[in-house]
Amino acid sequence: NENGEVDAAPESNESEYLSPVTVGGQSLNLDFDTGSADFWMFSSSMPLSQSQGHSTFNASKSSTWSVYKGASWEISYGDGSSASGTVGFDTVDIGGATVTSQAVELATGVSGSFTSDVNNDGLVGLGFSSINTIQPQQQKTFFENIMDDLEQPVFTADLEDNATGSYNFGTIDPSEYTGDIHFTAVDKSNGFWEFASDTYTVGGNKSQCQTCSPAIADTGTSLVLVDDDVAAAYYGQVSSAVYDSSQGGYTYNCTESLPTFGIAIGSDYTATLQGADITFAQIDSQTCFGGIQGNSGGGIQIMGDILLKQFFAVFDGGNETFGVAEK
Ligand SMILES: N[C@H]1[C@H](O)[C@@H](Sc2ccccc2)[C@@H]2OC[C@H]1O2
Repeated sequence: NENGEVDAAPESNESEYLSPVTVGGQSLNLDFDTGSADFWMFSSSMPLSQSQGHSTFNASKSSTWSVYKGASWEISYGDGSSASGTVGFDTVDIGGATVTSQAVELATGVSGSFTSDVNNDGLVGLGFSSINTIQPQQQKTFFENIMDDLEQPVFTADLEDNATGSYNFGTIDPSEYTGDIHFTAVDKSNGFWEFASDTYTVGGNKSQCQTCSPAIADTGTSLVLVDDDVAAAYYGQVSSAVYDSSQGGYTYNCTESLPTFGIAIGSDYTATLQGADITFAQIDSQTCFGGIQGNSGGGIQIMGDILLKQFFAVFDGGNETFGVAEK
C-alpha cells in the first residue's frame, strides 16, 4: 500500500499548519487545505518581490516534471487572498505516500498575504476536484489520485495546540484518539467536506439554530465561523464581549472565563470546546479576539483549526463521511 504520514507543524501564531512535501525531488513546506482543491507552490518563475523568503519549486531542476501545455489556474480564497499560474505534472511524495503524475500548479503571481506568510510555500488542496481551478480541464487532488492505493481510502488530521501534530494517509491510527469516532455523512456537491450542523450549545445549554447553514471541515481556516445568530448567542454570554468592527469580530477582556461552546457534527454528536481553548489571539494588554466568529451571512459554517486541533479528524473518501474523536 501507499500509506504516508507527515508532521503538521503549527505556524508561530497557530494561524496555519505546515507539512513537508517532496515534489520532483524538491522539498517544500505546504499548507494542507481541506477547504480547497488546488495543489500549488511558490515557483522560481515568480517575481522575486513576491517569492522572497519562500522556498520555491524550480521545474527545470526536476527530471520528472512535464508541462501541461496551455493550462492555467487562478484561485480566490475565502479570506480574500488569491494566486494564479501555470500547470504541470510531477511525482509527489507525502510521508511515503507517492503519486507519480500529480497535477502541480506553479504560482506566477500571489496576493500579499501569501508573500508575507514566509513559511508557507503553497497549498495542498484536499477538498474535492469539482472546485479545482485548472483550465481547460480540472485535475484530481493528491488524495483522489492515491485513495484507491491506500490501505483504507481515508486521511486523518491530528492538529495540535502549540505542538506538532500529523496528517496520515491510508490508516486510522488508534494511538491518535480515544473513544469512538463520530461520523456524519458528507455532501461533496459543493467541493467541500460538508455536513449538517443544526444545533449548538453555550455553557452546556443546547439551542436549535435559526439559520442552520451546513458546515465544512476546513484545515486551512484558523477560526470557527458560525452563523451570525450563533456567534451573537455565544458572545451574549460573555459579559465583556463587544463586536469590534475595527478588529473584524468579537473581542472581550482576556481575564474573563469563557463558557464552553458545542457545535453539532451531523445529528448524533456535539463537538464541545472548553472556554480556555476558544481565544484566538491577544490584541492588547487586556483585550482578546475570539476564535469563534460569525460568517457574515456567508451561508456555510466553517469548522477551522480552533475546533479541529481539539479533536482527531477523519476524512473518509470511501464512505464519503467525516468523523471526529476525542484524543
Ligand atoms: N481554506 C482556507 C484557505 O486555506 C486559506 S488560503 C491562505 C491564505 C493566506 C495564508 C495562508 C493560507 C484561506 O483562508 C480561509 C480559506 O481560504
